[in-house]
Amino acid sequence: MNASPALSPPSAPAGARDDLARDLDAVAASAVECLLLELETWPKPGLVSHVDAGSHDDMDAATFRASAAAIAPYLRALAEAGADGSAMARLRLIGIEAEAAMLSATSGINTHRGAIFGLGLLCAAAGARLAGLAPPREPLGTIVSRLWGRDIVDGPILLHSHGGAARRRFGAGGARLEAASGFPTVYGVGLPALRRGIAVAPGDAEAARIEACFALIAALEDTNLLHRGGLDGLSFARDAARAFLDEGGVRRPGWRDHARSVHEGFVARRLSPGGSADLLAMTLFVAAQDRDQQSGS
Ligand SMILES: CC(C)(COP(=O)(O)OP(=O)(O)OC[C@H]1O[C@@H](n2cnc3c(N)ncnc32)[C@H](O)[C@@H]1O)[C@@H](O)C(=O)NCCC(=O)NCCS
Ligand SMILES: Nc1ncnc2c1ncn2[C@@H]1O[C@H](COP(=O)(O)OP(=O)(O)OP(=O)(O)O)[C@@H](O)[C@H]1O
Repeated sequence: MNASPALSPPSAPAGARDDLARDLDAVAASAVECLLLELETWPKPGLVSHVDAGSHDDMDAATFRASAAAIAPYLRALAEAGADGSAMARLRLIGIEAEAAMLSATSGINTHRGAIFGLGLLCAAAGARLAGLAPPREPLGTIVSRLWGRDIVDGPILLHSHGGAARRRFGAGGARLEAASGFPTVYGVGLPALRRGIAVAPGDAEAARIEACFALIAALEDTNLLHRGGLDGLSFARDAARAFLDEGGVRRPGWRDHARSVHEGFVARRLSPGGSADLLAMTLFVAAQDRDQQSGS
């Protein structure tokens, strides 16, 4: 294992502990920033943004901002738990507390359950890597899978979640399988699409986020879509996103009008690809964290 200069057991010099603490602060701040960037992206099909509430009538951008602020300390705690070498049982406890803080900040509305889970695990992986518990160049998703993948799969299942019901009915792996397998959709779909978007629309960061969002919707088996629209809803959503990409995505002049019409089609059917929204935030997070790590900053 590579020992990093940030390695900081209790006996480490105070300066090294302070450095690690600052780095963990930065990890959590970056995660929250990615949640807010996801929100500030429009038009995302059926999803809540700073412009409208998409297919939702119980939450809007203000609900999401309140939720992001409430869960920030827990993302920091997850980064620290990762740096401490914590097992999945400890991460799960912090995640459950974060869900409670989210529900209290939103009067009981589920704004960020999937995001707490996925981004929380990636924050823990970033903490582990900063503390030298993982090689400096190991991608965050691989760290999650290696350190906690088995326990994620074997862990207790929520019986009363909508996603759980969709999973049982349709056999979808959902957020747990995505995390346990190292976030293949983030690394294999979201990141390449984000990079493609940056290349074809330099200077328009929102366009790159839209390209990534549509690519994720086209690829993901999203339990939110299954819950609200069944297999037909999932197919409709994936086909519409695929058609947008096949016609050139954000490279095509007038792409915003096309994206807006896809958004309206989702709203008319009350479809909301919340899993893809979560993975968009995670794509932005790993793009920032894996880059920072590799440039040594
Ligand atoms: C595993 C969780 C997400 C269970 O939720 P649920 O049964 O509803 O799972 P499900 O996979 O269907 O969806 C949860 C959310 O993930 C997102 N999502 C949906 N589909 C997918 C997908 N294919 N891939 C990734 N995320 C998805 C959506 O936002 C959805 O609302 C989680 O709430 C949980 O177990 N929490 C306990 C705390 C914990 O273990 N935390 C770990 C450290 S943070
Ligand atoms: N911008 C966004 N808009 C909508 N959902 C999002 C957004 N960002 C993330 N999500 C994810 O979507 C999930 C919420 O979706 P949704 O409200 O459709 O599900 P639900 O609360 O289980 O059921 P219901 O269909 O009754 O509302 C959250 O877990 C959250 O992580």
